[in-house]
Amino acid sequence: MAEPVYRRVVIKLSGEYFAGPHSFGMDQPTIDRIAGDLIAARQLGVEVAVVVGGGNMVRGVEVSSRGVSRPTGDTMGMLATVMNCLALEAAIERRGAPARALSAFVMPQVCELYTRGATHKYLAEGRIVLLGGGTGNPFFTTDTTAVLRAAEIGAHAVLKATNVDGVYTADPKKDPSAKRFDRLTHSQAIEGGYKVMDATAFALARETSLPIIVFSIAEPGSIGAILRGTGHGTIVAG
Ligand SMILES: Nc1ncnc2c1ncn2[C@@H]1O[C@H](COP(=O)(O)OP(=O)(O)O)[C@@H](O)[C@H]1O
Ligand SMILES: O=c1ccn([C@@H]2O[C@H](COP(=O)(O)OP(=O)(O)O)[C@@H](O)[C@H]2O)c(=O)[nH]1
Repeated sequence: MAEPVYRRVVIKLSGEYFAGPHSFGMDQPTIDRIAGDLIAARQLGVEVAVVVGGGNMVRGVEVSSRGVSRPTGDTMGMLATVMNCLALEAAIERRGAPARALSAFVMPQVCELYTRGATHKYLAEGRIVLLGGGTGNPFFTTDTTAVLRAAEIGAHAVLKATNVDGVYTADPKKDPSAKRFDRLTHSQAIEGGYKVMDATAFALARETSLPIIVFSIAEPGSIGAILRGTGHGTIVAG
C-alpha cells in the first residue's frame, strides 16, 4: 500500500455534516461512519487530531441575531463542538479504537484540558485526539482552530472535510458554472474571497506554511484517499 503523504494531520470535520440528513442535531449512523473513516486513516500510520465544528447545533452569529450577545452565542457554539467531540469519541471507542477528547475550556468533569503536551502524548499512544471548544475565544471559527492547532502541534497539513469537493471560483451551490481548482495558493484563496473557509484560517495557514486540503466528507473513505495521495480535492498551498 502507498505510504501516506502526511505523517501528522489535523482533520477539520464539518459540524453541519454531523446532522446527516437532518437540519439539526446528531445523526448516529453518520457519526459512526465518520468514526470508521478516522480509524482507517489512523491505521495508515498517520497521527490524527480532529477539530469538529458545531454548526449542527449552534452557530454564534445565528444565535446572537436572536438576542444574546455575540460572545455568548459563540460560547454556545464552542460548547456544541465539545458535545460533537464526545459523540465522536464514544463512536470511535465503541469500534474498539482508542480516542481522547480534549477541550479548550477547563471542564474537568467532562474531559481533559487541551494542551500541546497532552495532544502529543495521546497521538504518540496511537489515539485519535478530538479537539473541542474551538480556540476558546469568540469571533473565531473551527476552521481557524484547525489551522491554529495544526501549527501548534507541528502537523504537516490541515484536511478540511466538508460538504463540497474543493474550492471553486464561486459557491458551487449557488453558481452551477463555478469551476473547481485543483490547486491554488493561500494568497489566491484570500484574494479570491472564497467562502469555503474564512480568511483568518487561510492567513494563518499562509503565515505558518501549512497546506490545506479541501475535500468532500460525503464519500466514504475520502479521508484515507487524501492521506494516500489518491483523493479528490483542492490543495491550498504556498
Ligand atoms: N468558492 C467556494 N468554493 C467552495 N465552496 C464554497 C465557496 N463559496 C462558498 N462555499 C460554500 O462553503 C461551504 C463550506 O463551508 P462551511 O459551511 O463553513 O463548511 P463546514 O460546515 O465544513 O465548516 C460549502 O457548502 C459551499 O457551499
Ligand atoms: O474558536 C472558535 C470556534 C468556534 N466558535 C463558535 O462555534 C460555532 C461553531 O463552529 P463552526 O461554525 O466553525 O462550525 P462548523 O461550520 O464546522 O459546523 C461558531 O459559529 C462560533 O459561534 C467560536 O466562537 N470560536
